[in-house]
Amino acid sequence: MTQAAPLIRFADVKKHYGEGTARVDALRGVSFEIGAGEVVGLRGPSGSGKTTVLNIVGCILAPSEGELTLAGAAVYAGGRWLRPDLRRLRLETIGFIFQFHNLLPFLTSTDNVALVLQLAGASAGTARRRAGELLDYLDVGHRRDAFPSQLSGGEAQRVAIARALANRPRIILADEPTAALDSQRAQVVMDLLRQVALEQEAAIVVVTHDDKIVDRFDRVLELRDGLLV
Ligand SMILES: Nc1ncnc2c1ncn2[C@@H]1O[C@H](COP(=O)(O)OP(=O)(O)OP(=O)(O)O)[C@@H](O)[C@H]1O
Repeated sequence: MTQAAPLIRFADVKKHYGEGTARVDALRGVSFEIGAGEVVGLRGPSGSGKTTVLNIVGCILAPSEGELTLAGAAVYAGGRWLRPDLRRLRLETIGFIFQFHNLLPFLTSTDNVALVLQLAGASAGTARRRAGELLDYLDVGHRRDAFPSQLSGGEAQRVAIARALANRPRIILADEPTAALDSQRAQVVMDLLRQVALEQEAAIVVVTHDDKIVDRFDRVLELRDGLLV
């Protein structure tokens, strides 16, 4: 499935937190490429660096050394960010899905999804229309006017996925997206991610400990102590 230009490229990325005796080397030289249409798992014991990888790909955290390239454009190299507006880059290029779906409690399903579209510049009408389509696509259209506290775990996760897909990101980062779901709902989420990878030619990275979905990836990257094994 991998095309010529990878969507995500990590080149010898190192990351440490703290200095001196408090220094923790979270990533000690990690390189990988992920192409359009790929669904890749990221596994490893607690503390091995998975969240650090996800946060660097998501441009939330700067590497200490090494290079990050997203969709063919150098994003971090030579010790600095090369894109002036990381917030816009995140909004336009990257969709995040978290275990605890982080929906805003005071907004309905529709408004949770429409918000990210409006932040990216869509009018309120366009945003709500596209939000409705996405909720239908994820089979939670009937819950469009519900607030997060009124949704089941599986429904909330699908609304969160709708939100992550709203701006048609080429890169989707998911942190334990199925951990809170039963086996059947976990498979539905993986089916959806696969469908999005194919339809949107997206690269999808899923941090997971979940044995229910381990056979659903094209590849699994395994981290140990800040290195890929
Ligand atoms: N902000 C921080 N300050 C200091 N150390 C940190 C910080 N964030 C992470 N670390 C350390 O960096 C290492 C890698 O952490 P990271 O969160 O990336 O691991 P992980 O594989 O995601 O773990 P888990 O599965 O428990 O979430 C760990 O030793 C962790 O304690």
